Amino acid sequence: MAESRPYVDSEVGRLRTVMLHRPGPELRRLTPRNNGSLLFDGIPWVARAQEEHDAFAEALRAHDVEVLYVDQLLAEALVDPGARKDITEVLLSDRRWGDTLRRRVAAHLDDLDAERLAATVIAGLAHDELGGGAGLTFQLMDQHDFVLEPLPNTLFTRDSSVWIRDAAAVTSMAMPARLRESAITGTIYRWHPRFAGSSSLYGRDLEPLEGGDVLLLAPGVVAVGVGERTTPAGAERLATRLFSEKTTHTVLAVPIAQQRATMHLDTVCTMVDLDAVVAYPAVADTLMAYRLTRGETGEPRVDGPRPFLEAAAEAMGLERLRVIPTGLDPVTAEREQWDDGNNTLCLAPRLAVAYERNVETNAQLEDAGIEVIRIPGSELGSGRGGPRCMSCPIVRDPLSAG
Ligand SMILES: NC(=O)NCCC[C@H](N)C(=O)O
Repeated sequence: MAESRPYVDSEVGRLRTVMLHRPGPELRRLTPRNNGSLLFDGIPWVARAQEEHDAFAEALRAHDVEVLYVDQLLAEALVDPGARKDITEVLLSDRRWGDTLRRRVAAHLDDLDAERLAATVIAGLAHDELGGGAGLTFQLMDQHDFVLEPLPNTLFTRDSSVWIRDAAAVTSMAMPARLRESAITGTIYRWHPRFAGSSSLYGRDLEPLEGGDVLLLAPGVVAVGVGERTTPAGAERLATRLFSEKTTHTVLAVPIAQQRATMHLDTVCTMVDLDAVVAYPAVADTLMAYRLTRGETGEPRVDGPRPFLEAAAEAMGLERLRVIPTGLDPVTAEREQWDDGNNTLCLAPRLAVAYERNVETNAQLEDAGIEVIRIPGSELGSGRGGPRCMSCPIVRDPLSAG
C-alpha cells in the first residue's frame, strides 16, 4: 500500500500513522544525580518501560495504525551527508567545550555509521566512550558526567514537532534538557525521503513552543497552552504562521499555571470526541482563552480573555464542548491528573488510549460513551507523560473537506 502523505487537521480523525520512540539506552543513563535536570521524577526500570511501550505500539497496530520510530527514521535520514552535517553541527555547538574536545568529538562522530550516529544523538556520549587525548575540559570532567547528555525525553514525541495539516512545526523546546530533540525532528523532516517536499511551519530557533501545548480542536481551530514551556510570543508566532497559510481561522492562547503538574495544556485536557474533552476540572473550569484571529495588517488580532471551554465551543461551531472530568472526588482527580489520566491519545472519535492505572477517569470516559484502550504505564509515567505525550500523529483522516 502506498504511504500516505502527512496530514493532521484534528485530534480525533482516524489515526493512520504515528511516530513513537521506544525508550532505550538513554533511559539507562538516568541517575539520582541527573534525573531532576533531565526532567524525570524517578529512575525507571528500563526493561519494564520497554515492555509497556511495546504494548502501546501493539495496541496501535491492532487498530491499523502504522507505527514509525524516531531512531529508525533518524538513521535513515543520516545516510544523506547533508543530514549528517546538520546534526553534527548541532552536537558540536556545545559551548562548554573547548576546541580540543570539539575536534575529538567531531572525529568520534565521523567514525560512526548512520545507525550508530542516530543512536548516539539520542543516548548521548559517556565520558568513558570517548577515550583519552581530549584536552583539559575532558580531563576535568567528572567521570560520571556525559560529554553529550542523553535525551530520555525523546520518548515524548509529541513535544518536539506537530503536524498541522500538511506542514510540520518543528518546535522550539523550552528546557535545556530537551533542546536537541527538535534537531532530531528537524533533521528527519528535512532529509528523510518520506517527508520530502513537506513545508515547515515553525523552527527550533524561534520563541519557545512545545507540541504538548498545541491542540487541534477542529479544522481551522488551534488551542495553544501558554505556561512553563510555551511562551505568549511562541503562540503568537505560530498563529501568524498559521494565518498566513489561510487554513486556520482561530488560535486560542490559553494561559496555564507554570508548574510541573501542568507543564503542557495536554496534561489537563485532551480531546476524546468531535465535541468532547477529558479534563481536570480544578484547572479546566477556570482556564481562560485569548482569541487570536487573522488581522488586516498580517499581525493577529487579539480579543478576550473569556472562559476557554466557551471560546473553544464557539470557534468550533458547537453549542458546547462536553467535558468528561478526571476522577470523581478532588483527591482522586488530583492523583489521576498527575498520572496523566487526562493525557489520552484519540485513535478515532470516541476511541482513546489511556493508562490503565487511572481507574476512575477511565470509568468516567466509558460512562460518557468513550471506548478506552488501556495500556500499562507504571514505568513510562516516571517521565510524567501519557499516551498523547508519547505520540506524534503524522497522518489522520481529515475532518475537513479540503
Ligand atoms: N506533552 C507532555 O506533557 N509531555 C510530557 C513531557 C515530559 C517530560 N519529562 C518533560 O518534562 O518535558
